[in-house]
Amino acid sequence: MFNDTRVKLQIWDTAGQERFHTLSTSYFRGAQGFVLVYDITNLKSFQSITVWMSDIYEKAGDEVDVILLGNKCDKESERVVPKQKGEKLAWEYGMPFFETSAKENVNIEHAFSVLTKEILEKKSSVLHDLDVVSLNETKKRTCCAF
Ligand SMILES: Nc1nc2c(ncn2[C@@H]2O[C@H](COP(=O)(O)OP(=O)(O)OP(=O)(O)O)[C@@H](O)[C@H]2O)c(=O)[nH]1
Repeated sequence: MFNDTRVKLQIWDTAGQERFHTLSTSYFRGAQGFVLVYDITNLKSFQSITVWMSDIYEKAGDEVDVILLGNKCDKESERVVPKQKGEKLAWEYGMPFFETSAKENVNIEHAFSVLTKEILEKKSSVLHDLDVVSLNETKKRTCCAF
């Protein structure tokens, strides 16, 4: 529930396809938000985030909401990506960032709440813009009738 609005999330997992970088465009088309996840114990997964960001911008547009997660934060002794690196990258793209642990349920719910909130806020501002457009259109039609 967000401000008395019941929200149903439909979440698509890439289920391994991302390894071959052959994600179908249907993953991008129509999506309102993206959760980009790297593994803090795997440098390559962190390095590929920028590639995924260009893909998202290219295929889904730059208006969609994206959050960045550094997962497996329970494996501190195996960490190779410092938290500050994740924070810096997220800051550069202007997106929220959290370190998470799916295993120990750290920050997972919070991360999805933040993304959902951003999507809802964007939606309401788009609806507001549509109102403005429809008012202008009415004006135009009145004008053309004369
Ligand atoms: N320690 C730890 N292990 C995790 C965590 N999240 C996932 N794993 C483990 O990492 C491995 C890969 O997890 P998956 O959820 O299959 O990762 P994935 O990238 O979604 O894999 P695909 O669906 O095949 O793309 C599994 O062995 C998980 O148990 C975490 O937060 N901490």
